[in-house]
Amino acid sequence: MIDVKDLVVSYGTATALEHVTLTVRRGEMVALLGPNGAGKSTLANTLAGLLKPSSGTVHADGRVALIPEGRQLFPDLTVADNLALGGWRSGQRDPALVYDLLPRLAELAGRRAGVLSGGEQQMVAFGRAMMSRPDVLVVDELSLGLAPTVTADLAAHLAALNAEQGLTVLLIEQNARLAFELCRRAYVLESGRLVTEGECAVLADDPRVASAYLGGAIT
Ligand SMILES: Nc1ncnc2c1ncn2[C@@H]1O[C@H](COP(=O)(O)OP(=O)(O)OP(=O)(O)O)[C@@H](O)[C@H]1O
Repeated sequence: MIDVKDLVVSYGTATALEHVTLTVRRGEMVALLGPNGAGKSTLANTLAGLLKPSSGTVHADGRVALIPEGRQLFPDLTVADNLALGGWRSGQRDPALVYDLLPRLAELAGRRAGVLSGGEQQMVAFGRAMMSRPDVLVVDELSLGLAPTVTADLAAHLAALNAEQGLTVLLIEQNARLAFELCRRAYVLESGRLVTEGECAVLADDPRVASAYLGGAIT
């Protein structure tokens, strides 16, 4: 479903991704971990078609939606208008499917997105992505700046969409604990290169991964 082969992406003379190869199969939810500056958002933006590879290939089957790092809402538009923009390419006009999923957004529909809390804004970004009726969802840091309960709530929605509707998900996270709870497989990116990959249960026992991402061995 997502097939990235030998991908190199550069900003001018600075190379952000060096020969990255990864796959996410249809219906899988796979995590991508990495520290600040590793190249995670660069990969997300390349999958979403916002950046062009310098070399290598990026392929995704069907429609790809991105929940971008930092939400990237239109702050002066209402929640309803932000959602409508998400449906622009898919032709999805009725936000009912999003309001069913995230009822709080129906209550917030007339509010300006810029005045919402971080958690509410992330819900709008989530809802906007779902308005595009994606086959593949790339989530760039679901938990960024959110309270644990808000993160857990959104994570539960993501898990349900994956399990019940077969939504394919690439979950980019710095919160490895969350990523390992949600995903069976993960890749670890550092300084633009994939340094390890495998089953989350195995990675959690890897001392390097545990000390870098889990604050010590997972218990
Ligand atoms: N527009 C840009 N122009 C030049 N360099 C950039 C640009 N965007 C990102 N970079 C550089 O590319 C590298 C990868 O950045 P990227 O944002 O993809 O990392 P990240 O893993 O998402 O980091 P974070 O977790 O901090 O968001 C970094 O060295 C960054 O400084």
